[in-house]
Amino acid sequence: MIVMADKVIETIDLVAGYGKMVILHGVNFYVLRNEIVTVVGPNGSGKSTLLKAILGIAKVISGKVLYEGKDITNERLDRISRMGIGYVPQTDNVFPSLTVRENLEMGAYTIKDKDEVEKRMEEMFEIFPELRARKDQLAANLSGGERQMLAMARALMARPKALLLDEPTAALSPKYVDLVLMKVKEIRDTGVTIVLVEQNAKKGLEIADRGYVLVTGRVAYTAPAKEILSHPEIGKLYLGLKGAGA
Ligand SMILES: Nc1ncnc2c1ncn2[C@@H]1O[C@H](COP(=O)(O)OP(=O)(O)OP(=O)(O)O)[C@@H](O)[C@H]1O
Repeated sequence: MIVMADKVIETIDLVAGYGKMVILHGVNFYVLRNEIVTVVGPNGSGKSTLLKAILGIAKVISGKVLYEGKDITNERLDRISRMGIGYVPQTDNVFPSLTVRENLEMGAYTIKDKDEVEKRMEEMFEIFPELRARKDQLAANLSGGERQMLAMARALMARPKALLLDEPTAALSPKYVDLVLMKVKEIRDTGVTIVLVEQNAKKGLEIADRGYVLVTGRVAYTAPAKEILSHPEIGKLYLGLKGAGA
């Protein structure tokens, strides 16, 4: 049997922004099932807006967002998440006044079966043993890296097919940057399709299959991640990389 690589999420000529302000100027993007696709580019180039436009948070002015071939353009966030797209925003992604356990329960609030919630929580503790050790602590008392892991675990409690991550390594110490990105790979290995927005272009692309370089709301370059990393000009021009393969 030939298994065709199918597009889980696709944007076609996507023009999107906030109110009258246009941020994305015709973005064509896709992620195949079980890929990690990393979106990089300078500050303000529209990386977060691309995620938000997919999720119905930023306004799509023209063009389309497809999920498993269905048109979800400007659909409501809660509907989109029920369809199977999980999202971890850059900030405010956990409830600080709730414990780790309670945060995870919140991620599965649509599941009424308590045993099922426990089962999923156990799966999360297997991927994130760091959280098991802190399950009764308040999220407010976690380190930045642990908080990002909790945010990812919370999103995964809903068993999304695709997970959109907005700069999960921002403001983390180097040790946690590597750990969080390793977890992203592990999550993909459980069968989840990943779209990763990363400031840390080199590390973000190193775990990716393909990458997109967004510049002023347009796709400046897209290629297998390895090619972007070794491109003689792209890295230097847009990503703060020192030279080919740096
Ligand atoms: N809610 C909003 N309302 C109005 N403008 C916004 C909003 N969110 C972002 N913008 C603007 O959209 C542009 C693109 O922002 P976006 O966050 O998508 O970029 P980014 O590539 O993710 O950048 P960064 O790496 O700095 O997060 C910026 O000029 C920003 O000021």
